[in-house]
Amino acid sequence: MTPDTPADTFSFTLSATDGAARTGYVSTPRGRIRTPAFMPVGTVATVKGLYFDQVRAAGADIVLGNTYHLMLRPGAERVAKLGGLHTFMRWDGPILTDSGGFQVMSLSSLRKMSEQGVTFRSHVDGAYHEMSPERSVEIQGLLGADIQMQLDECVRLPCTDEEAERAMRLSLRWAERSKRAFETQPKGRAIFGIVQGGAVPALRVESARALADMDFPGYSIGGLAVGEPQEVMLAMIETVAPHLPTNKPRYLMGVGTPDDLLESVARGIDMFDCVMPTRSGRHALAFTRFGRINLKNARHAEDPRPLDEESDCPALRDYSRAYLHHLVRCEEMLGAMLISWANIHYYQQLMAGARAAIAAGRYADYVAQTKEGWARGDL
Ligand SMILES: CNc1nc2c(CC[C@H]3O[C@@H](OC)[C@@H]4OC(C)(C)O[C@@H]43)c3nc(N)[nH]c(=O)c3cc2[nH]1
Repeated sequence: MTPDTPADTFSFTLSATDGAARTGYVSTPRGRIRTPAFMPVGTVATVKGLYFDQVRAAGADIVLGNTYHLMLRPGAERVAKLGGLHTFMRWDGPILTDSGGFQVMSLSSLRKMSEQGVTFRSHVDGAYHEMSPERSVEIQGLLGADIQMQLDECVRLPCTDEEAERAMRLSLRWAERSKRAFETQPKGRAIFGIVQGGAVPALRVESARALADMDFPGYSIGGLAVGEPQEVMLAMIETVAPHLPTNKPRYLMGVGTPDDLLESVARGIDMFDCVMPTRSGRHALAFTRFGRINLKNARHAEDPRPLDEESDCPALRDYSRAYLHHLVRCEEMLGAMLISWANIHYYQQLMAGARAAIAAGRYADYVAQTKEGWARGDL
């Protein structure tokens, strides 16, 4: 809890802008989130391969929990009985949870969609579950999430305009129901509306305007990072951003690569989540100031240099590429742990640099210099 955050409020403060890029902070009862922010994904109550003190030390102000996975195992009621997600996983900062709709569509089998909600079978034990806007909010409340998501329907791209329109309108009706169900939750928590509409600009604008009229405390842009090219994703952000209130945070769901983050910040995005840093860490791929380094590659076998000797992160500064390559070759878990740690730190440092650059009015230079570093590679 930072001293000047009142006990029970959620708010967003814009400190500076540079073109469409913004920097500021979200205040929650559990502390502030400096924006632009990258939120490490803690799908089943863990940021895979890291201790939470490493996550905090890397600069993360907030982590994500995953409603779909946690409701199946260990169960939302059980997490509540154990004191909620913060106590369960020993993370005392803000937690954001997704509503679970996306995973239901992508992970579960035998699902049936209706106006009421989605019934589906668990991919864990085959049990039947019903996920409605009301139940999703109830689960996120049981988990104790500080920032919650409405239940929505995310269509895969490419899809027909009719399919995008149907899912967008359903998501708007579910936005109303989610927001109403959320009113019983303790003060200081927030629920975000999620903009849908596929890759159809008119649908995206209609969704954004309708959600803005509902006066949510924050807004997610959903339905992207689902297989579309980066230029389609960026075009949709440019379409949507002008129709969202400037004094509320914007969260681009499931994004992305370092390049995606820089380009999306330039278009007005404040918050990101992606499994990329830890998933790549488990696949020997390191993100650094010099671009991507695949530690499976034999060229590292005798390289005594660390990934980045100027970093203040031990995983980037203290271990030779030869050692990381060795761990990866031997499929030692420490390999995945160190590269995941390095990647989480790199993503945090990328956002910290963005915040400083926007505040100094030199974001375009920051992007250009960062990309030059990636292109130069690790000579
Ligand atoms: C990867 N691309 C991507 N992810 C998306 C998500 C979040 C999906 C969740 O599943 C995991 O990502 C695979 C993450 O675990 C947390 C972080 C808990 O949440 C993430 C979305 N969620 C909702 N509700 N609606 C969307 O339109 C949507 C679109 C996305 N595009």
